[in-house]
Amino acid sequence: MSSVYEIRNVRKVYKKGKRLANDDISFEVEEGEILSVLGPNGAGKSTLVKQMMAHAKPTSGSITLFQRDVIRHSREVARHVGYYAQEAWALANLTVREAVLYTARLRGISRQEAERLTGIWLERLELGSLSDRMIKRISGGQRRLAGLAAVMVGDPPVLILDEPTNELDPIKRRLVWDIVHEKNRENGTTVLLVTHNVLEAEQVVDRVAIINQGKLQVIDSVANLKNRVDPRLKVELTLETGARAGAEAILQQWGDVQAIGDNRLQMLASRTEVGHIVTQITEHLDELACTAYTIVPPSLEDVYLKLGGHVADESN
Ligand SMILES: Nc1ncnc2c1ncn2[C@@H]1O[C@H](COP(=O)(O)OP(=O)(O)OP(=O)(O)O)[C@@H](O)[C@H]1O
Repeated sequence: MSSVYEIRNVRKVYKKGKRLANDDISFEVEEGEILSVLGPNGAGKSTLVKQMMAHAKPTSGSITLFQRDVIRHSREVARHVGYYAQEAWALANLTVREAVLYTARLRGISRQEAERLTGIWLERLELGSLSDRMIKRISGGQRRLAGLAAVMVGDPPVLILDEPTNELDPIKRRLVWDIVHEKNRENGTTVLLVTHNVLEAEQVVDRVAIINQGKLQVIDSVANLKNRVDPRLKVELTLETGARAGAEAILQQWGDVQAIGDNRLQMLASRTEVGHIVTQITEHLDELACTAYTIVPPSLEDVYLKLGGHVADESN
């Protein structure tokens, strides 16, 4: 598999405040993958993607897109990469339709085709009834969807999406993930996704990079990261109020028990142990005062919390 982006020893020091936002970051984005960049607030994620878009210049190090330096070929970056930024949007004074249409034209698409594609994307993102409203006069979530329509129009081969589902309701979030997944699987679109929404991201991502305090902590496939953290399954039990201490004493006979809430306990078990533990639980439901139990595999959120999810130290 060939690389789309190559990031080499990138360091970014913001002159104002002398803040080291990225510290010697190196990795590659492979063609056709969905790579998620995770990390706490202030970790340096947006700074990194701004540099990948040539909107900010690395203090040292280099970034190439299709083997070309992004700073020297910034126009090509704008043409090949659909960038969805977190900040308020430069197209605020345009209507929703104009914003999508003009973006398509900027990508070199003919007038007639741009109009056709604009219609398709407005419908896909359920913006048809808002198409003649100015971007600055629609809701925050609607603005995000309009921004996504502009990013998607013309199917750029690379997408960089910085928190694409912020402010969206659950149904719209689902719609956005479905579109990202579809573009990746059907068109082979390469996607770099910055998000805090770890549980939702897990549905679509192939690899994960965790950044904290400007440093790349780890980059690997979701499966490898889960194995690295703790491959055991969790058996989570919900108990009647006040039953936790009694249940804990019983469960300790069969393995390690941890409290995860006032009336909730969990046991960690290997795939070979879990059958025995579940059999014991089902045979002792009344004694345990257990109202429900589930078996939960390790999640990307577990990985994130273990490997990088702590709060960035702002004192550096
Ligand atoms: N324009 C700027 N000038 C000075 N410092 C900045 C600037 N932009 C970001 N920073 C600082 O650089 C560090 C990294 O910020 P960045 O926005 O890249 O983090 P992030 O991981 O995207 O955070 P969030 O998840 O909150 O969006 C932070 O300490 C931030 O305060």
